[in-house]
Amino acid sequence: EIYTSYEEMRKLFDTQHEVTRRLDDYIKFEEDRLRKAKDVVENFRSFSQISKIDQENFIGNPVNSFLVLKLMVKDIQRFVDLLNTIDDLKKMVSELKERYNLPGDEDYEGVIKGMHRLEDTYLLNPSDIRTGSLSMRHTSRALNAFECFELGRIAYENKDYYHAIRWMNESLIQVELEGNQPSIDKVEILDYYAFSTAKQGNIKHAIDLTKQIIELEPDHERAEANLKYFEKALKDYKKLLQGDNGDNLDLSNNPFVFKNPRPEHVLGSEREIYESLCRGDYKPSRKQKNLHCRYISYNPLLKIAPVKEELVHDKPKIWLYHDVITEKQIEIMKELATPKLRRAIVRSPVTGKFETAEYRISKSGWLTDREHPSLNYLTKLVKAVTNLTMETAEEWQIANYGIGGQYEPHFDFARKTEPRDAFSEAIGNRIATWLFYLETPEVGGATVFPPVGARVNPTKRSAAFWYNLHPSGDGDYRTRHAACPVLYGTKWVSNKWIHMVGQEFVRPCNLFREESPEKYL
Ligand SMILES: O=C(O)CCC(=O)C(=O)O
Ligand SMILES: [Fe+2]
Repeated sequence: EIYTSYEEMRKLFDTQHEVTRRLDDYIKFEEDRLRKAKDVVENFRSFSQISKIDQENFIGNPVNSFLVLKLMVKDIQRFVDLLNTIDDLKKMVSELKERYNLPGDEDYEGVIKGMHRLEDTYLLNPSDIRTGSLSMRHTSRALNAFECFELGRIAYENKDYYHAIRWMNESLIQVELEGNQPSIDKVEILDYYAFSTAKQGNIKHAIDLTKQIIELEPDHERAEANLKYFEKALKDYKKLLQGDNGDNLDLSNNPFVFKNPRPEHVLGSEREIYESLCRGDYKPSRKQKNLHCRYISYNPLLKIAPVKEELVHDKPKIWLYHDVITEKQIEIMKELATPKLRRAIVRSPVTGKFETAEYRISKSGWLTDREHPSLNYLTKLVKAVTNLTMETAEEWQIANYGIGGQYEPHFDFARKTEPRDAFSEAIGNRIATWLFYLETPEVGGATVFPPVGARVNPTKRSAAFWYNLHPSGDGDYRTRHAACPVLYGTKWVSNKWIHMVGQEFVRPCNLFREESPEKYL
């Protein structure tokens, strides 16, 4: 999803500015044509007025006969041509889409799903989003009923009735406030709302909503049939109640009691732990031991500037190194990873005018040490701190997360069940992960480890480090981790996956330093 990247989003805001200008230009172009079309009508009017003054003599003049035919044939054609602008409009829009690589329906859907994830993860209230009172610092305007409806409709289209209900409800509240100029037809909201609530088992609620539809639109095409269907379902349930001693009845499915469960949200599930870790309100049951902070300087490179090491989790060990990358090095990394801008002068197929267009030459988020001396230096630093070799792969992967941007729980190592080529034989499995934080997200964006309840707060200039494999080479399943969605601000990270091959030449006691995870197995 492109639009979870802050950088892409920033570009889109710039583009939106530009698109506004283009649409404005197009309106001027249309106004000009409309003015010409009005002139045609003016000609018609003045000709008919003159012809009425002395009709007989007027008609007898062959020039006037020519003129009336010219009006009726040529000028009418001109009138049609002037107003038949749909092709130009389509051309203008498709040119805009192409030139600026404008987002499409999938992107729109992606952003909405991102908002739903934020709601879930950070327990946001849809009504705070609707009224624009989510944040004091990052202001947004209130949403209208149509916008709330859209947030629900996309959920509905994806059979996510949980979010559909939440947003149709907001839309309904909002549409009442909009009086007699609503941004969407109330019946349409009720239609989606009734279906979604019925899907969640709220038959009584669905009946109430459907009755409202019938009241507003007595000949609505589906409402009557739906109402009958719901009423029958309710009657069946009542019958079941009477004939039952209570043993067989699933009361959690009572159609009279409103409920809106989140489908995938099972108590104690990874999802639940992940989300509560992201919020920072997860309490691991086990006490952490020997968590420490210290300066390390066991390598000549580190002698000059000892590194502040913090052990943030003990089993498995997760370290956080503070102030290990400079602002300058961060700027270089971001710069290297950001697509370059190119300018070109092109002619608009619609207006025929020459204009400057900007293109971005995209560059993947993968960088190698050869691209800049700073990257090479940072690789040396990682080697010095971890005592691991890095002959085989010197790639840095740089990622930029924007609003809702996240990385679902995953392992950094390849599992035995995965295809053999998950990691090339030449470099081996990913023994360890080094993760630089290049930006502090304002809210959200933590790195969390659901199996062990660990959480690392991303702080600019620091780096997290952990082993993904046991000394045996088997994957350590406790290292399953995720990047929490960013609620406010932006998150930049740069990671280096350290591979197996090459490590056998490192002294075994050095391989896992003095804190070999072996001790804890
Ligand atoms: O961004 C993060 O916090 C984690 C990133 C990550 O897990 C990865 O890139 O493998
Ligand atoms: Fe990862």
